[in-house]
Amino acid sequence: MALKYELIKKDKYSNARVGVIHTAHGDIPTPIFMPVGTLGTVKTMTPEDLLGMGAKIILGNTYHLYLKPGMDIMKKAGGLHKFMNWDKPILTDSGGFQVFSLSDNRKITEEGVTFRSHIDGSKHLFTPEKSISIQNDIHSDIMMSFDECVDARADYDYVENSMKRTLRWAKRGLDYHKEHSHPDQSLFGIVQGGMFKDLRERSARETTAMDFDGFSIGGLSVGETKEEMIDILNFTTPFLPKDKPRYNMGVGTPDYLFESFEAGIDMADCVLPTRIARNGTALTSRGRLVVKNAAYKEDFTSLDHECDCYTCRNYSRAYIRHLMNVNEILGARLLSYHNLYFLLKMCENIREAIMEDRFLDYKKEFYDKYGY
Ligand SMILES: CNc1nc2c(CCc3ccc(C(F)(F)F)cc3)c3[nH]c(N)nc(=O)c3cc2[nH]1
Ligand SMILES: [Zn+2]
Repeated sequence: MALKYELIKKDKYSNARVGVIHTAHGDIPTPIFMPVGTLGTVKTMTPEDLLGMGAKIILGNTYHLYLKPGMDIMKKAGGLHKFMNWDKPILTDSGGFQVFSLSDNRKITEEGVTFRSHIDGSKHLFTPEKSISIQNDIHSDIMMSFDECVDARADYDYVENSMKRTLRWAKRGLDYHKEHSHPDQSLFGIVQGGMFKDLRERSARETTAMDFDGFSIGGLSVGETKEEMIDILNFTTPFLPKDKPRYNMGVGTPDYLFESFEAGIDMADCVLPTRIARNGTALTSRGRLVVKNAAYKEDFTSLDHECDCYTCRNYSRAYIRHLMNVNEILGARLLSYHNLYFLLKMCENIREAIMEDRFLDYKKEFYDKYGY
């Protein structure tokens, strides 16, 4: 069956809420952070690592997997779960966002988006139907509607026309989904509308009028200011039905996660923790720590003195700094593990705080220590 969202408890003093998303590949406690597994792997992490750190769902990348290894191999493998040996939920994006952030000379028409592969320059066309079909082949548990994510600085006319086309694409994708998807697969609609509240309201009302299994807020974390993100987030979220999951796409840093969950968002994703790990930066309860700094040359304490993860229980800042300085892959792996664990643990603490009506207290305590 398609997913079922179960609301457990709303925080007394904010819109933050605890719930469970029941899927064919297992239950997802919310609020939850979802590690990004672009190329069929959360970089440097095995599925056992992901289970050990408390990951409940990971993201797969439709655009990338379509180009490599391609859907022929994906189908022969029996889908992404089998291919990558991850038997818990997988959420996939619809590919449009990745086409715009990665490929060359893409062109938008009513039919869809034509683009050239960033790998070999070959020509391709993504349509709403094609996007669902690829997500079907991946065996995605939670699929995204094919949309256009507009730049934060796009003008009103462009955003209005794009938003209306995204609604037409959403309808086409939903019709194709009802006809072709496996009953265990779910589909989310995506609300667009840029930085314009009237367009956000129209997009939200018309998207939620369609019977999607959940709803994403798109078009954020694309260069707007933090104030704009929070303003659009808090304006848009109330239009989303309370009895279905809400996903704020591309979020984020700890503060963006707190702001999203405070607004009533249930799900968030971001490449941040693994990306900054590969650059030698750790997220800690006292803020970011650039472990490559000379200051840590003889610091034999753990990355985060309050963290009980595998990395923090077994390795020192000095050792991880050394690994990064000699470009040893283990450095990126130990930092990735810790950064993902840090955000997943933060979400677990947030869920506990909501259960005790002290979400805002926990947010303040976290912000004060982190240095926000
Ligand atoms: C970083 N900011 C941001 N990311 C955004 C994303 C991508 C989310 C995503 C999903 C899957 C992966 C994968 F690597 F795991 F595959 C990686 C990233 C958006 N996606 C869609 N469809 N509409 C949007 O309007 C939108 C806005 C977004 N702002
Ligand atoms: Zn740690």
